[in-house]
Amino acid sequence: MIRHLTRRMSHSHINEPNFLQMVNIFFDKASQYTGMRPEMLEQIKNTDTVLQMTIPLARDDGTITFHRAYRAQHSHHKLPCKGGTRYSPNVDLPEIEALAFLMTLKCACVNLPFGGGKGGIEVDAKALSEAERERLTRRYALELGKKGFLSPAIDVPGPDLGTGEQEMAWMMDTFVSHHPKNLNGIATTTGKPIELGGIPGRAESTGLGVFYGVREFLTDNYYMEKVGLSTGIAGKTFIVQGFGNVGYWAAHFLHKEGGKILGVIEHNSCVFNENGIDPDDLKNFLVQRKSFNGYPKAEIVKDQNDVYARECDVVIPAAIERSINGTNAGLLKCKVVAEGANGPTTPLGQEILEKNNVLVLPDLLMNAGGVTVSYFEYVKNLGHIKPGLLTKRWGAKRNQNIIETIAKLKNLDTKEAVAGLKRVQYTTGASELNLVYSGLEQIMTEAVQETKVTSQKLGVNLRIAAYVNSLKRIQDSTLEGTIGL
Ligand SMILES: NC(=O)C1=CN([C@@H]2O[C@H](COP(=O)(O)OP(=O)(O)OC[C@H]3O[C@@H](n4cnc5c(N)ncnc54)[C@H](OP(=O)(O)O)[C@@H]3O)[C@@H](O)[C@H]2O)C=CC1
Ligand SMILES: O=C(O)CCC(=O)C(=O)O
Repeated sequence: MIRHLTRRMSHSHINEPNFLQMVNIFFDKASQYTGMRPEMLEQIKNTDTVLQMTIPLARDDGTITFHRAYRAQHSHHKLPCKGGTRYSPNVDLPEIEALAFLMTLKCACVNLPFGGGKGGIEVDAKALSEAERERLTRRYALELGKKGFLSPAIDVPGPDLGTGEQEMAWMMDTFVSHHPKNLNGIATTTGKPIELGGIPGRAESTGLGVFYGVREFLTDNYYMEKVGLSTGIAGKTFIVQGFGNVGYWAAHFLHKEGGKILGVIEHNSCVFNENGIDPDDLKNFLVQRKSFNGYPKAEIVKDQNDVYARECDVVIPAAIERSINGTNAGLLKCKVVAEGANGPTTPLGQEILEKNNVLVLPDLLMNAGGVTVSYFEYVKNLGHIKPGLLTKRWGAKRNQNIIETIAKLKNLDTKEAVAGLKRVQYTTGASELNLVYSGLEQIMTEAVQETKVTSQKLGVNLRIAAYVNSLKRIQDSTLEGTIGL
């Protein structure tokens, strides 16, 4: 028996440009500020290569379902192409192309040496058993590999909405099984479990990157004056849409720094508490109960728009594209929208927000933390060595010597010279996680700074500024001869 799929509610009912058209609209606007030749812009804009196929899945009950599956390699100006893998009933080719295009721009925005790619399968992964998910994922990886869309040199998938470490491990293992002589086979996916070549910090990296990005704006006098907020994260209030990988981790780090999470919007229920919600407590509840219904420490709200319309300082859309659009942007009472998701604000949504003096922090900058730590994992896999292994003990000894010298000079005991936790940290050397966080913070803060400079210099919003910086960087690394100019 063959079964067909039903699509879940998305924002497809909105009468606005689709996701791919949205990215093209922003691209065309930004293009005007680049001074680049039209041929170069055309070369960058178009998707290089796409794969679409239908893959069968043998279900546990003996039936077979068929799933449309895709991978788009938007740009080969740098290789490999890099980008996530989306499992959702709403996946289609234009969506995957839009996401791949954003990956090209995102990698350039934060200066990572990748072209953009993205893949996905039209499937409700939550309705599958683990064995079914494994069969589907391995078949997908096999087909990608056969067709040149999976390899450490050409195309390296990571996780995205609906996928995580387990899928990345299955895909890598499938590739390695078919290419046992490829020394770098383990680098064919990122976001893997640590024991299988992953890197500490990838799980939380996108949310942590959102945190670093938000911090760089909330602590900047110029931007806070513009929107009428005081500087700092402590005491600022947040509403988060989507409480998966990105939304939860962003909330976790903001809460840890003294931010107040007032509301969380999920697609089957929402919660709100004006005194703040502990994101870890809420996450535990969600994991156990699969919905916020019955959560005792906050008001349960049925309608997403009811939560969007509440007062807060920052809204973080971290679910799907086109969430903030012409129908609801006018409801938002926040001062800042920080985009954790890809493409959460439509051009009309952005126009309305800007009219209401809301500062929009764009996706390609704010959510670049995930692919940044994927880059660290990729480099670790190619190097076949843990980051910092060679210098860890040397660094620890050097710090110990410095502490002992200071103690001697000041006539102190080493314990008094540098107290407690700090001394332990200095004298054990940097862990892999320390290095990942440090590298991520560096890359995020530098990219934010570059985007601010371009925005102020050109008098354009931050999204256009981020696009302009990306386009110029892509131009710089595109050999003119390769496109016949
Ligand atoms: N994971 C990553 O490293 C990166 C992800 N992103 C982007 O961030 C966004 C979220 O990805 P990620 O956190 O990984 O995905 P997850 O699948 O981990 O989480 C998404 C969450 O959003 C919920 N959701 C889905 N649709 C809606 C909706 N219409 N309204 C409210 N909530 C909804 C999902 O609920 P349910 O599970 O019930 O469907 C889920 O809880 C995507 O746009 C993704 O492309 C960007 C950069 C990197
Ligand atoms: O780490 C990766 O390659 C996935 C990143 C991604 O899909 C994204 O940034 O949207």
